[in-house]
Amino acid sequence: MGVRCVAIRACGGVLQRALSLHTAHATKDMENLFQLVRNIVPALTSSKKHKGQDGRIGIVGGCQEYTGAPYFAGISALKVGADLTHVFCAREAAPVIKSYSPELIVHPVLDSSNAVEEVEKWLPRLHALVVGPGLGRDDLLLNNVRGILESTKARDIPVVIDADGLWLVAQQPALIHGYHKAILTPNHVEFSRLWEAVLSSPMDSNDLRGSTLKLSQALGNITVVQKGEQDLISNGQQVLVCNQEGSSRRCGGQGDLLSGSLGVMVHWALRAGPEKTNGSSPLLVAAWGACTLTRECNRQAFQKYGRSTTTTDMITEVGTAFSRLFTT
Ligand SMILES: NC(=O)C1=CN([C@@H]2O[C@H](COP(=O)(O)OP(=O)(O)OC[C@H]3O[C@@H](n4cnc5c(N)ncnc54)[C@H](OP(=O)(O)O)[C@@H]3O)[C@@H](O)[C@H]2O)[C@@H](O)CC1
Ligand SMILES: Nc1ncnc2c1ncn2[C@@H]1O[C@H](COP(=O)(O)OP(=O)(O)OP(=O)(O)O)[C@@H](O)[C@H]1O
Ligand SMILES: [Mg+2]
Repeated sequence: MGVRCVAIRACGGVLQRALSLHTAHATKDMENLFQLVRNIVPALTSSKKHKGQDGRIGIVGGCQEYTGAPYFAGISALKVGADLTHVFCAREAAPVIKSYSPELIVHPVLDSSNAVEEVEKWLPRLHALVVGPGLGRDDLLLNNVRGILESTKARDIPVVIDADGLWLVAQQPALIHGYHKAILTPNHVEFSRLWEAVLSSPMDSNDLRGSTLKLSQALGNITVVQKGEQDLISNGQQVLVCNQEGSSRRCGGQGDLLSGSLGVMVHWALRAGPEKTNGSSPLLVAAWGACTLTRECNRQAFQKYGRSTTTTDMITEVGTAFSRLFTT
């Protein structure tokens, strides 16, 4: 049984009944989704686990201007439950990122002439790649990332593309078209940019669900997560909605928390296999889980810190938010 997004088609006197039916369906779908995410989370009960098994995640990003974003993505992946995180960044960003945390493994290779080969050395050991947080838009870096993406696809490794990685995809959609293990996580501006690049027309902002579905289809049914007041997640066949309560605090970096979390969850979902996701797309389940978690971190942090909430405060909440949502 797959999870659906229920559409309402009703008018006049039947509207009320249809709405309660819709609410009942929506609640059931939501319960199903929570259960599917719980199904993919690896148990921590076995004593036979070895380091790396629950996730070796690569983050491709970090340049002179942006060092926070790859840090947020990398540390979020670890806090969600990955065992190791490798950050591949530009040379001058590396000491800065290392200084934020001893837990990240940092490779200062992204602006070198052999960047692709340097990352390729690690690719066979990585379970998923998150491409874009704090990458910037320098042509040299983007060209290297193009090569890294080609190599990632050739090895069938799942890839989450965010931020400036989406800028690159908007320049060259063929790079990712039809790659069934790709998930794009655009914010509102990034979504519009992708839409215009791929569909060559202005998007209909009155139908965000339909737009998410269409963009996914136009990109060869890859998974698209349009972030916003509600997160809309589609693989071109169905649309899931995540409207977990968050807050009005919109500090920068929340998208990085989401993309890092998703890097781990996509690995877990693919490893769990279709039985655990009950026939639903593992990528959709992972994306819904990561969106729900990010919004819950935002809600919990906001309850404590209100206006002064920052992404660091949200990351502190990952453990309790995760337990509250996904630990039975
Ligand atoms: N601490 C760090 O290191 C962080 C680094 N980061 C890194 O920064 C890089 C650039 O990423 P980015 O998201 O700032 O992209 P970009 O296309 O320049 O858009 C900026 C402009 O778009 C607009 N806008 C945005 N959202 C909107 C919305 N929902 N609805 C409407 N408008 C919206 C808004 O425009 P304004 O309101 O100012 O006119 C905004 O100023 C990338 O590498 C990323 O990873 C971040 O991860 C944060 C933490
Ligand atoms: N209006 C909103 N109301 C509630 N939650 C929101 C809203 N807009 C975004 N979010 C949530 O914030 C998280 C990050 O989305 P956002 O649009 O801020 O990403 P972003 O712009 O890429 O962030 P970043 O600053 O990291 O680049 C998502 O989980 C999304 O659900
Ligand atoms: Mg972003």
